[in-house]
Amino acid sequence: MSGAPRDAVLALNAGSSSLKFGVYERQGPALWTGLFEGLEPGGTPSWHLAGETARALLPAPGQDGFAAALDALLALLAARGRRLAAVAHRVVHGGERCVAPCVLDAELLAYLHTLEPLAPLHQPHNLAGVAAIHRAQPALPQLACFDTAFHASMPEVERRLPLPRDFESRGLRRYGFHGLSYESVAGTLATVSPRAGGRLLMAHLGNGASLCGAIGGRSVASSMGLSALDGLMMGTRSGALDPGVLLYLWRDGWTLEQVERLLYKQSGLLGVSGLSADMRTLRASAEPAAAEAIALFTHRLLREAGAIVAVLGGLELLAFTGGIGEHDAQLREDVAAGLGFTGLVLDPAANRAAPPDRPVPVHAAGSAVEVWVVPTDEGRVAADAAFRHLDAA
Ligand SMILES: Nc1ncnc2c1ncn2[C@@H]1O[C@H](COP(=O)(O)OP(=O)(O)O)[C@@H](O)[C@H]1O
Ligand SMILES: CC(=O)OP(=O)(O)O
Ligand SMILES: [Mg+2]
Repeated sequence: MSGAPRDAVLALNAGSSSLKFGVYERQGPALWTGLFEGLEPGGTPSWHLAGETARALLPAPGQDGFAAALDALLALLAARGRRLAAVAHRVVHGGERCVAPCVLDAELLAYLHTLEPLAPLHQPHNLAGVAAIHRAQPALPQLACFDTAFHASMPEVERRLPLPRDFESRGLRRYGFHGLSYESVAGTLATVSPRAGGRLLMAHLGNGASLCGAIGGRSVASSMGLSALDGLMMGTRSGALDPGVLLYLWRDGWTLEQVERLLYKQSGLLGVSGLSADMRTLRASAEPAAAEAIALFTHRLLREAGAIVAVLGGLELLAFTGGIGEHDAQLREDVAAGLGFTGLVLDPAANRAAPPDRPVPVHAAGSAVEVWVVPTDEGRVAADAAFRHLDAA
């Protein structure tokens, strides 16, 4: 390799035990994407990476998993003639203050730590990723890109909780999440459909799942609220729940930790099926409970979709994304059938044949509503923010 190394940005999505990453140049899809798993103390690290040098990247047993993963990535980049210019982190909660990507410094980090109770399953791990990078490469610029930021455009009535007013000053408001994904999908749609500026319903259906209503490419409604628990039924999260259930459990002697575990880790597809949080496993199962879990997932998705269509005042384009949204043709068919009252008609053959790597329309000719399957790229959105920052600096 000759010449100066080319700048690259590392986009990170740090979870409790895993580190999802993408390495991006200024244009185009990720050069490499991958996933380190088992990084928790005492865990068994494993990794998945597109590319032939993957074997060299395995952190040695006993090494700090995050640091080892980072070392390995830096080595890979250098070997391929790229210089890491910045790291862009997905941080789920930006609170009231962070409504655009922000450069991470000690003061911002301190603020973001105060939001941990609002996203206990995500925020501490996102910030641990920041600390790990800082330990390994203190001079490397780091940016935080917030899941909540895309929803800062939601009107007041969508953001307010129907609680006494003074709760609002404590940050108890609806924020919405999956904003990097919605920004990615809305951006892609704007390049392929003139309808993208109209009344748009986006469904991010992965392990976490939510809906976003947008007009003019800006969020006006989210099924997620204060926390990433609200709205849709998810892989292991309940989604919206009658608050009376919580009162019942507390009266029955459940502790805070037990209730938190129940709502975040033991409910949703996993809890209802008793089998798995993974949609593929449930689709392949002959157990009646698997079919019941999928039926409930679909039903609750339709209910929330209907609510957002009402808030939008109609529907011009429906987009599916996330692991389930991009791959589960049956789910798309069932949701489309349920939304038939909007004039939406699916093209079943196009829906079944939708490829996983590019945006495709799957509605029938004459459908009143366009339906698209759109691969999301949250890392690209974060990396773009980092390149903009580098250019401005
Ligand atoms: N071919 C498929 N059919 C149905 N569901 C799928 C398929 N591929 C992946 N999924 C589902 O996608 C979900 C994970 O989505 P993903 O967006 O990758 O999650 P994460 O939130 O971890 O980023 C899992 O429930 C998985 O079963
Ligand atoms: C906010 C959220 O639910 O994120 P994820 O889908 O990554 O769990
Ligand atoms: Mg996700």
